[in-house]
Amino acid sequence: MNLPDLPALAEPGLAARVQHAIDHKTKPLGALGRIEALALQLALIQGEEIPVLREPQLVVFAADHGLSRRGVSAYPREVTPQMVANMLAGGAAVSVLARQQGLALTIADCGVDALLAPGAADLRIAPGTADASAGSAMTLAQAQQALSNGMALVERLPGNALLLGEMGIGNTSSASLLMQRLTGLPLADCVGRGTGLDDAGMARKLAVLEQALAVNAAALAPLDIAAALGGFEIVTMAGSVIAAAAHRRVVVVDGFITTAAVALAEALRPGVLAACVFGHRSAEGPHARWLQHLGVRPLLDLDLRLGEGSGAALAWPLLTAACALLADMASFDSAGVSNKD
Ligand SMILES: Cc1cc2ncn([C@H]3O[C@H](COP(=O)(O)O)[C@@H](O)[C@H]3O)c2cc1C
Ligand SMILES: O=C(O)c1cccnc1
Repeated sequence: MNLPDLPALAEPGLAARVQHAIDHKTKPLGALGRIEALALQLALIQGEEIPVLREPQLVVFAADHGLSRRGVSAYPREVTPQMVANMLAGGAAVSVLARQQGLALTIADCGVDALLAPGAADLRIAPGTADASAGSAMTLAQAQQALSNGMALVERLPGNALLLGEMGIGNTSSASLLMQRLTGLPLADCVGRGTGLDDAGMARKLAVLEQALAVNAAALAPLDIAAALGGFEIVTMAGSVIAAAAHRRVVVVDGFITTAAVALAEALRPGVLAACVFGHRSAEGPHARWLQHLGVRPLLDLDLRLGEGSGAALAWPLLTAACALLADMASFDSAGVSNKD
């Protein structure tokens, strides 16, 4: 599998020059807090002293999951194509937020069973994965195809920012399996309530996921893990993350499931994390732990547990604000304001 090389983000001198510019803006040193760190990160991703965000693209990667027939979600499998239709018709949370924030919205069909409406980008591999509790969710060839589909999608999209979203009933299960295999944490620490399972549902989900890990025990290398435990939308998204990082595009991560795609991308191509801004901490139980494990801090903490890209869209104005402040704030010198001694 040919994955692109990543650019070196630690260009000598650039970080120091940008930090110097930030430190000489008209404010007490460090007073814009994490927005300053965000501005610096955006500058390093783009390799520019003054980063500019152009034509942001929010992509909802959608697919069905074999596991969704095993009672691991509070909602039925049919919701996936129904919500894709709702997204295309403009009525989903992500549709509203994308419109409101001026984000171009693409719905990518990576393998939805019985798609109801035209208008989705066709990255379809099969009508849903196989049941991961009974064997591999997909073949190695399908995983490779998903990665190349995701990379090709980024090549076709304009702009320099990719916001991640997803739709797929059962996909918190796939994300939990990936978290367990990629981090080595106990399964119980990797599983949450998804769309709102009650205690009995949680016990069922845990038992099914135990089975999935056991039957896929031999999958230990990143690509094997992707095939065994992934969903078509998650692996396709991982391909898009790798291509975006290779092209110095900013990646805005949403919740638990998009974090799974990023963690998988990082396992396949170490270094992509540097291109990722984590939009929010999801209320999905294990998300905080995974973010900690990856050593990243999300921008927002709003108790969201929706997915779709909603948290990435809500975080977006902070990125544009960071760029505007770096570009337009006066310095102590230019404004004639006295700096501290
Ligand atoms: C109406 C509806 C809209 C959604 N939008 C996103 N999700 C979210 O819930 C699903 C994951 O949770 P689980 O693993 O428990 O199925 C994904 O489709 C995710 O995007 C939704 C779920 C529902 C029911
Ligand atoms: O954090 C997420 O991405 C999430 C959580 C619950 C359900 N769907 C998505």
